[in-house]
Amino acid sequence: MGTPANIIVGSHVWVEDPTLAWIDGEVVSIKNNEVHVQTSNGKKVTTDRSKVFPKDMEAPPGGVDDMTRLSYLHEPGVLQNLATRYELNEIYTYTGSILIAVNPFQRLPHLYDTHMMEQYKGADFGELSPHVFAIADVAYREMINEGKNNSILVSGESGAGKTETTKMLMRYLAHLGGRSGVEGRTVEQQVLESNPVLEAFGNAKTVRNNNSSRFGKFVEIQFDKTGRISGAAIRTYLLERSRVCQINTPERNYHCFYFLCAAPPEDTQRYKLADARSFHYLNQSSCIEVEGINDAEEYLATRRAMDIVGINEEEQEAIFRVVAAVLHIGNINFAKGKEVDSSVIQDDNSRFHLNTASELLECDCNNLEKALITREIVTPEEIITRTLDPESALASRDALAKTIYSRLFDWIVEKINVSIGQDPNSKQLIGVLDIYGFESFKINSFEQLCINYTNEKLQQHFNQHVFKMEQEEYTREEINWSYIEFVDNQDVLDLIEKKGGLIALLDEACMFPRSTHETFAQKLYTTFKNNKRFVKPKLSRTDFTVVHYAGDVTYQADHFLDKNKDYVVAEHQDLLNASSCPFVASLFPSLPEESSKSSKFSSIGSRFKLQLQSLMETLSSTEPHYIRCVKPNNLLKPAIFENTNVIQQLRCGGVLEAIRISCAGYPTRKTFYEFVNRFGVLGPELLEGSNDDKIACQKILEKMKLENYQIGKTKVFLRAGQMADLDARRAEVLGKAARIIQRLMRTYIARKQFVLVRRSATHLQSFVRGTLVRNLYECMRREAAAVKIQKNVRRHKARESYLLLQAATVTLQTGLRAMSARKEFRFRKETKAAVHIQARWRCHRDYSHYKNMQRAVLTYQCAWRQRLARRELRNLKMPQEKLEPSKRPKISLRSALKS
Ligand SMILES: Nc1ncnc2c1ncn2[C@@H]1O[C@H](COP(=O)(O)OP(=O)(O)OP(=O)(O)O)[C@@H](O)[C@H]1O
Repeated sequence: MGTPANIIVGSHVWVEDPTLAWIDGEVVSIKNNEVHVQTSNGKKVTTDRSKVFPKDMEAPPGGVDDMTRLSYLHEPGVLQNLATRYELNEIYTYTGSILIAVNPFQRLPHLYDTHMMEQYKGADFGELSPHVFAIADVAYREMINEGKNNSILVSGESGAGKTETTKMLMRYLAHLGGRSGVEGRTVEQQVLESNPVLEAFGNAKTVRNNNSSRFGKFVEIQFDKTGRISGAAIRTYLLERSRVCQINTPERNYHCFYFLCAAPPEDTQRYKLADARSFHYLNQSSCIEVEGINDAEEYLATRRAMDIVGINEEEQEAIFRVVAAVLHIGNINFAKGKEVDSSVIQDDNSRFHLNTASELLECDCNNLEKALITREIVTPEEIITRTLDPESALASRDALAKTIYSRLFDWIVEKINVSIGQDPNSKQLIGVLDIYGFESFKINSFEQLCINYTNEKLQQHFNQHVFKMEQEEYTREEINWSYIEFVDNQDVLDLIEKKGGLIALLDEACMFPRSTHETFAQKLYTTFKNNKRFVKPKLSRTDFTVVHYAGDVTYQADHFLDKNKDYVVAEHQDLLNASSCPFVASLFPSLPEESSKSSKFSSIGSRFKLQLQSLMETLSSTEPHYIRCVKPNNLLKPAIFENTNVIQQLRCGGVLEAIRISCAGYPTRKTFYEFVNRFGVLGPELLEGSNDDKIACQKILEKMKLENYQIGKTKVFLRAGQMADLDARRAEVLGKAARIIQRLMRTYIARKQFVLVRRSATHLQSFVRGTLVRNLYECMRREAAAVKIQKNVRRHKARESYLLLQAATVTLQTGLRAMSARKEFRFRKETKAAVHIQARWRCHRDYSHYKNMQRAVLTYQCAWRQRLARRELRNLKMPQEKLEPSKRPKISLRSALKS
């Protein structure tokens, strides 16, 4: 894809990586054609120049809505854009008009609500973010405005989200073309409700998807003149019949079997059903329950949906009776019979299931048994009955189960179609195709060949459409496009479908009784030995490889013959046609006379080829829109984007082919404004004096001496590699400018740094000096203070010792003087004291004498006076004694003394 770009040392590029598919890095050296790249994960890679792709360093961080706007339209660019957007939960991206939908594996309800539908209603394509609604809206508008039929083709591998996308499309179309406020079963409701019914009978859990559609589907939604839905038709393709009888862990059989086993007891009892694990067709796999699917609830929901699509109660009853009968048939086992190559019903249990199956199918039990263990061979002379050995009887049993189930599925589809009804007056329709994507497994069988054949057909249609769209853009822009090459896959289609092709040879082998898969394979080897799309693998006798557009697929021819034969064993046909249940009988209508009693061969391959042809005719008459669903990982988990996985799907889905077609022409297209904006630096002088971007573009391109580019009406169209060329020159100019800016910047920074350092040094010096001087001054100050203190202390000490000495001297003098004074004073004092003592003693002696004299006088006076008193008393007493005693006055000595 693309031509080797102009890569120089320092270019940012993408190189291949075994784990990440692509990794970005920087070119460190280039020698001839060898490029050495330092990758972003630290590795050094050496690769060829042609395997290196330029990386757009100016890509928006959130990616671009439309990948045709990528400056470099190549595989790694596309991958990185999708991964970046997926990380931001932007699951939709355009590549031109193709929508790429990456499965989010998580519910994003805000993306699909009514508000969102309203926003997209009538909005211009590209105005809003990419969305399935935008695609449906474009289809609807084109249909209404231009009266064209439209189709939307949804493809992708199993689990990529096709069915979910289809449902969204149908919901949006029902929203646009629905009748508001209409009660009851409207056509759009029936169309929508057909999904759960078809899913119950045609979907199953597989390794790759818990709700995998095992059939292809094309829904035609018809609209009346006013744009309202007026009818619909559903066409289904190639239901996987083998699943009814054979499944492996961790897969499941069709959902309806499990739904029915989990039905309310009254229903299960009516159909004599037990736990799903007791049925051979279900218990071959250990997976019975699926996370997120409640079988009991789904049973009721399926019944409700059946009501809405118009399957009445009686028909529902019959449908589930047939489903239950298939389960019982699967439990019929056989043992060897008495005769050679014969078989009998193995045991009572098998007989119980045989009886129950015949009861449910309302057919004769003995005839059922006979149909399983015998075959009638019609010869011109007679009808010969042949017995079957147990192994053949089992094969017969499984063939019966598969036939019943596939007829039932077809009946349901037909019933839905009849019930919804077709509008004979409708001239406008939108078809939605939900079909299996390209498959390549370890073991690929007939189904994979049919699926891949379908994809080849669709791929051709897609390529032609993309090619047409490209041409239209060139025409619109009025540019010359005559030399664009277009890769066609017609040769693969010829190999498969042409007269004498794979399908024709298979039919031939099926019709020839002695053919085996080995003879069939040998026939293929000889017929296609020179076909470059056909390869015979070494050491293989039955495998063959087809070189498909999406890669080589090796098919194992082992079961091709059996799988291609689409006939109902005559005994089975007769048995069920004779059923007393009208529903069962209607599944096996009577065959025309000549084909009865013979197992007429009809080829599934050829029938499928015709179906496809009819589908392609329908699609060719419509305006197609493409949605490519991508499964980002095989873990079915959100937020995991596996590059290699996605690249493979983009390859298979033709997205890369579409890009390749683009690259074959002019992969890079930029509006004049964008171009001038990006490459104006290549000639700034050219932009002066003119405001016309177109002229500026022309001048720039001329200056750059590019060739083969085209200037359209609004855009510049560049050939692959030219963008990288221009970018490299732009990088050179920008590099030079960057170097000048860097130089000036470095000078400025260095100068600024120097001035800063110098100023800092001065500051530091002044600070240090100041500190030193301050320290010195402090020392001096302290020294002076010390001297002063010393002086004062010394003076203080000297004074103290002087005072002490002085005091001692005075004390000594005082003492001495006192001593001499005392000596002198003592002599005088002693004389004076003797006189004094003498005086005192004499005074005392005289005073004592006086006192004694005074006391003697008093004593004498007292004694005297007492004598006088007594005498007087005696004188007084004598007159009183003459008085009466009572009148006598009391006279004491005291009073006498007183008186
Ligand atoms: N837009 C979506 N939003 C949320 N989940 C989605 C979306 N698309 C797909 N899924 C999830 O992925 C699962 C698989 O999707 P879907 O059944 O549509 O795949 P498919 O391509 O139809 O597979 P198959 O071919 O096997 O039928 C869904 O069951 C759902 O869980």
